Amino acid sequence: MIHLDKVSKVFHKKNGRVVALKEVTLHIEKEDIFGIIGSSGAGKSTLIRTVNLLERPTSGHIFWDKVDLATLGDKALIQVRRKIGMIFQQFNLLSSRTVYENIAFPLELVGTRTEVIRDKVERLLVLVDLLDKKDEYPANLSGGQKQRVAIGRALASDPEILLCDEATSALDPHTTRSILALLKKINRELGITIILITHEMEVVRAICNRVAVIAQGEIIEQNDVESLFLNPQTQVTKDLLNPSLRID
Ligand SMILES: Nc1ncnc2c1ncn2[C@@H]1O[C@H](COP(=O)(O)OP(=O)(O)OP(=O)(O)O)[C@@H](O)[C@H]1O
Repeated sequence: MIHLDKVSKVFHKKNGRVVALKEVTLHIEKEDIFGIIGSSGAGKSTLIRTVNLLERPTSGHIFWDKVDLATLGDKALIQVRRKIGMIFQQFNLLSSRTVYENIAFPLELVGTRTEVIRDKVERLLVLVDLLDKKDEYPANLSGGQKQRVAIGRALASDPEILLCDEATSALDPHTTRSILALLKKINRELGITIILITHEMEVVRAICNRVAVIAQGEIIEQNDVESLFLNPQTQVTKDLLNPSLRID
């Protein structure tokens, strides 16, 4: 479905250049829950942002069902982006809008009729289990509830792919479990392909079927999740599997 072919990204800074991605090649099948794991600075955010071209690669290609996204004009790219939802660690909700209004926002932007918006938002509120909070403002919600709003808003455009940028990293373990369960339900019931980045193996173990390990901008290992856990090939992966807070 999504194929990244030798994607590289170089940032130019005043004091030099940073190679954030080095010839990353990945293949993500429809309805995968594909995890990309790595430690801080490994290139995870840059990588996930190239999938919808929020970050343009310096070289390489991103294919969606054989269409090279980098060759699309602005109009076609907007259409493609509507099919790729995204959620973030910090939720990125609109603070002056209620839960209902946040979820309705992408539909309003494209001029959807009010009755259609009402039906759809009500359905999404049920899906993300927030019907009783629909008139609350984000400031009055817990982190988990905020992420549910963000998921509802991302689903409003009927995406085929959902990108999750450290979506549970700001949440406690119990809330993390409930958000991961919701993502799994969305994948199973709506057939949405999920690409998630994380620095936590437990997140990968909980919901992913495939995983790629990134270190210093390079994919150093990729496999189905069970095989990776049973037979890690690199020291980086072993360290991610056995995190230790010991200070020598
Ligand atoms: N806009 C930018 N300009 C310059 N350098 C950047 C930019 N964005 C990222 N980088 C650099 O690219 C490298 C990869 O960063 P990236 O944010 O993709 O890593 P990450 O794995 O998501 O890290 P973290 O988990 O800490 O968010 C880092 O060295 C970072 O400093």
